[in-house]
Amino acid sequence: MEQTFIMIKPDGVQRGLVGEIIGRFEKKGFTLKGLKLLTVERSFAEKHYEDLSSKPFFGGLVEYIISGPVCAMIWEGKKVVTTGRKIIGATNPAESAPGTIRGDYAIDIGRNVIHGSDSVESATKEIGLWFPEGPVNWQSSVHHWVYE
Ligand SMILES: Nc1ncnc2c1ncn2[C@@H]1O[C@H](COP(=O)(O)OP(=O)(O)OP(=O)(O)O)[C@@H](O)[C@H]1O
Repeated sequence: MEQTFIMIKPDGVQRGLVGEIIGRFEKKGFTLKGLKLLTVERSFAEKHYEDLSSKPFFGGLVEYIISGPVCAMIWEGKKVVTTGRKIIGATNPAESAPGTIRGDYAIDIGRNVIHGSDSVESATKEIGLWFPEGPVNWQSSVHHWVYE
């Protein structure tokens, strides 16, 4: 089954949105396969966002990500990568639809609360970086009530 990497950024943790965000993924039917609260080193944040290193906002983005604890998660389910991005909403909260996490809880692009992998390939890479120990191995007992 497909997996994605979801991270509640420091603003989401500080603003008390962890429970709300986990609830949205749980209620959709996705399965939590990894969860940790941690503050990352600068070099780790730079590695996570290495594809954006040439962008003018890269320095500010790294400062933002290391400014406090983040909640790192692995979520599993059918099409969880693309559906996860839909639940999160557009990168710029000014363009995120109401009902999405960023549409409901964010205003500025540089404080957009949450990250989600943008492809199955980046999900594999990001899960490997954030969870070198791998996902927790368990099966949800409601699987047959979510999938036909
Ligand atoms: N113009 C910008 N100014 C400030 N920060 C930005 C800007 N563009 C992107 N960012 C920050 O960099 C992050 C990564 O940008 P990217 O283009 O990969 O968007 P994304 O894939 O929607 O976001 P994420 O990778 O966090 O899920 C954004 O979520 C946002 O926090």
